Amino acid sequence: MTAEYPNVTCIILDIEGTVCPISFVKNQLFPYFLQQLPETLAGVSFPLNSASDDPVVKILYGFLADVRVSSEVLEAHITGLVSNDVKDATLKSLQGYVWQTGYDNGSIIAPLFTDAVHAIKTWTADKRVYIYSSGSVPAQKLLFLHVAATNEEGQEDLTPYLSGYYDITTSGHKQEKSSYENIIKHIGVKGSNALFLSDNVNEVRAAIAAGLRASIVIKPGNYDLTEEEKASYPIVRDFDELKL
Ligand SMILES: CSCCC(=O)C(=O)COP(=O)(O)O
Ligand SMILES: [Mg+2]
Repeated sequence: MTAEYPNVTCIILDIEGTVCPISFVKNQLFPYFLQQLPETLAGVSFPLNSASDDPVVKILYGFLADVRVSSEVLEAHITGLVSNDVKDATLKSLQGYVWQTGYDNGSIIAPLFTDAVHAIKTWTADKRVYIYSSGSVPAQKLLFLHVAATNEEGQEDLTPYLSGYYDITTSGHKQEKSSYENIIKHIGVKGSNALFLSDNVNEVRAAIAAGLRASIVIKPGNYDLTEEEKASYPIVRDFDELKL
């Protein structure tokens, strides 16, 4: 099925597997976080002080009491969450905090798909583009602030093109219909005028159930879809194919 969306006024984009390769997240972002984790926890005293102003302590308080008893127990818990790609709000907040240093010192630059960068710039001439990712809103902003330039050395800032950011704390988990209802209500748009793009079929299904238009994005390195899934939903391989 090709994808034509003449009435769409806003586009809501997933990140991993949609605007950037899964390998960037799995082979760069997550390893950077795990590498910095022991040092991040080493700066914290256990038991945690609930009155602390330390930004790391404030985030760590989001974990359940039985895993924040010591640096060792907490590190093992967090490592397990990352290994299993658990979309845990406290983990996502901590990852955003740790990635900030990597983006600031140039260790991390986000390699967005060239067609995604082009599309975001083109669409925003007359439409609004939003992000909805399991990564925290601060982590999303960092990523779009530090995008690898597509036709020259260095990096560029795509945040001026984006109208808003949503994550699991603002809107709910990505496989739930209610999350998409929350987002379109917040944007102030009818579902039929909003297009959600994601590599994850369960997210696309939830968005359609909420009344949005939605397409599955197929990019190199994404997880395979079944033939039935490919036949059941609109597919986008190149953002320039989309008729908006
Ligand atoms: C700033 S996104 C970092 C990647 C991440 O943590 C993640 O969970 C990606 O999930 P998505 O919903 O974008 O597939
Ligand atoms: Mg994704």
